[in-house]
Amino acid sequence: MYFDIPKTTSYLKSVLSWLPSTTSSLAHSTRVFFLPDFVTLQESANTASGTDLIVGAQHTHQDDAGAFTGEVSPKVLAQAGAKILEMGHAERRRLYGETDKGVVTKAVGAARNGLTPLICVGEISKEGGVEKATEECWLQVKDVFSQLPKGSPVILAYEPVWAIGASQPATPSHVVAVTQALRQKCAAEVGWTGDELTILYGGSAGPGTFEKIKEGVDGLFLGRFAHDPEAFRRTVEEIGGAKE
Ligand SMILES: O=C[C@H](O)COP(=O)(O)O
Repeated sequence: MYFDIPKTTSYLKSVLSWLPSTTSSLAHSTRVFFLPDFVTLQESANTASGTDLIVGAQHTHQDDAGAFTGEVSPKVLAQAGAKILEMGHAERRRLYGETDKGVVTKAVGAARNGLTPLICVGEISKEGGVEKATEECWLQVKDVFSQLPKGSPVILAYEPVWAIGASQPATPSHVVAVTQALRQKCAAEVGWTGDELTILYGGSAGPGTFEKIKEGVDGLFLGRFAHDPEAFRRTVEEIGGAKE
């Protein structure tokens, strides 16, 4: 909720001005997505239509329709042009009571409408190290997999709660260890591997972050440090790498 309507419009315009030349200069095929608020979602999706920018939503209800005043359904979000639905963000868990169970039903709602769930997981406290962090994250997401059709695409955004809104990201060694352990659990315990599973890191990520953690993650989930479109461009370039 950092952006208002004019800011979303101007941000999108800036991103779309560099995106085609940036993506064609990258060594690795790189997917770039943008999750605006509900009010600007449809216009953003229309503006981004025919470009490489994927648009999605920051939140969803689990059902397609019903007596849920104030909520927005995954069906409507799909009709508005969303391709990705975020769920389980630390702020929604802390401030609005979102639960692991709720995340399961939302992920199912997303998949039912042909959308990719982007599931945020992350340990609350810095204490406890890699093992405790991995366990906490796994408990937040493991039940999703048994409810989704086998092979549905899933994006996990590993965001240690203590690293969100901070001055710098979690240490590279911590991020790599936790994300590698999560990837291993996804493969060994529920059989989600390869292109079906994307793992991102979020939490004060920005230019310079990806290079240090790329052994564990496929990309980044950016907040404040991508609010400047130029910083976003630099980060996308780092993730995709320059062609030889
Ligand atoms: O939704 C974005 C993440 O929570 C990260 O936010 P941040 O990069 O501003 O810490």
